[in-house]
Amino acid sequence: MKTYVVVGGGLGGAKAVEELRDLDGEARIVLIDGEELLPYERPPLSKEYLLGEKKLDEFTPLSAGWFTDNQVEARVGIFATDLDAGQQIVHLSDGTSIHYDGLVLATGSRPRTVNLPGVARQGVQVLRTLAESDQLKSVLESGEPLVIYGGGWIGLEVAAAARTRDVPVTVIVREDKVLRQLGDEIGDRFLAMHRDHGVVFELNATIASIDGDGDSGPVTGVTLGDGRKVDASHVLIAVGADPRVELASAAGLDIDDGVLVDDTLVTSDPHIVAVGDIANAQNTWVGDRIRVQHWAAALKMPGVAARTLVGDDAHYDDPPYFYTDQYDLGMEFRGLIPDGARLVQRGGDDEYIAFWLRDDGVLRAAMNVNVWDQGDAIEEILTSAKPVDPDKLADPNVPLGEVSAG
Ligand SMILES: NC(=O)c1ccc[n+]([C@@H]2O[C@H](COP(=O)([O-])OP(=O)(O)OC[C@H]3O[C@@H](n4cnc5c(N)ncnc54)[C@H](O)[C@@H]3O)[C@@H](O)[C@H]2O)c1
Repeated sequence: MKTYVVVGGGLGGAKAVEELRDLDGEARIVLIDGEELLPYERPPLSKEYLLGEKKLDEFTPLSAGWFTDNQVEARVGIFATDLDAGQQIVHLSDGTSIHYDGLVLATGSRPRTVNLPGVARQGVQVLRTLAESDQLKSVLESGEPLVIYGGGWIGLEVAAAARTRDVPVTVIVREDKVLRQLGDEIGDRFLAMHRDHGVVFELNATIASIDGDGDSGPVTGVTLGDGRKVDASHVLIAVGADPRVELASAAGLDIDDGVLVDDTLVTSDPHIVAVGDIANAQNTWVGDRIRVQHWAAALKMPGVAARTLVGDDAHYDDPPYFYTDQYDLGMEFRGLIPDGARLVQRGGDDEYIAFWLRDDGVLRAAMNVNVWDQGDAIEEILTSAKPVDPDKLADPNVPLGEVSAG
């Protein structure tokens, strides 16, 4: 009987134990996570859960009953403290250790912090865990002004949730753009949408200090790099996240912006695979290595990784995918925008699909905004790698199945 250990209990860890149990009905399977909760998904923490529209059990992929029925051990509240790849042993914070035949690293990422005067004051927080979302939920309920540092996904999703609750919000962004992953034009549309909802932006701005009474009193505001002050009772730091590679590093695995894996998701050690935020994976669709810190990677990579561990032939070659909900806007994004891409739009201001074409006319990225029935067709064009006709693509009367060039 084999033993498989999965370290990390986010969506990636949950999917990994599920897939492993499907593939091997006999194996001992153990999930380790430092947080004292069964795995939960993170997207709702900055959206529906924050707004009280979704409960934890609605985004818990595997129930306690599933673990019992499937004889998978969930060792939650326990950290993996060391990984001895030579001996194939993982050491745990409760003093025990487990010998494994195969190990899945799904340790995710941790929010970056900033080294600022006042960052330790009461009222300053990051957002990654359920407890941190609960803390932010009470900020939204208080109605007190919130400063958000960072114009990325967490920053703007939380800004939308806060404005939905009429909380005064100032977003401070180091650059002159938000959501840079979407390119300038689309980023500017998001900026305009947030301004329409009353979010105040300080662009090309930094926080010099987080202020309050005395050295350690609660937050009363922030001082910007140019000396101006912004009032706030709470500050959310949302300046990105870094992969948690300590265990991988302890095991001597190859690391470079995450754990290096090939397209079967195996690391430099044949008994260890890596999935989700920490995996810097060779992806045949991308044609390069890519590390994706989005929900879909945690959802899809474990299927490949589990098959690799049991000796099947499986490859990860999906175009990157993510989604967001902000106010009345819901969107899905697929692919990667190449440098110098041509942007083609199909549809109007509120419901549209944006397409990004490479020089040779091949579609490399697409974003459907408030359009929900075209995902499969978009995926098909993206994976076909055939040139498309931009005029047909822009014409909503031409079905997406008929947009190829020539
Ligand atoms: N809908 C989604 O897919 C979704 C939602 C939430 C979070 N996430 C993921 O969670 C992770 C964390 O989200 P996030 O919003 O913190 O990161 P992000 O990478 O989306 O945005 C980071 C922001 O912080 C700024 N920044 C970076 N370093 C800074 C510094 N030293 N000082 C000031 N500003 C700085 C960047 O310019 C950017 O505006 C990301 O990987 C993100 O993709 C995804």
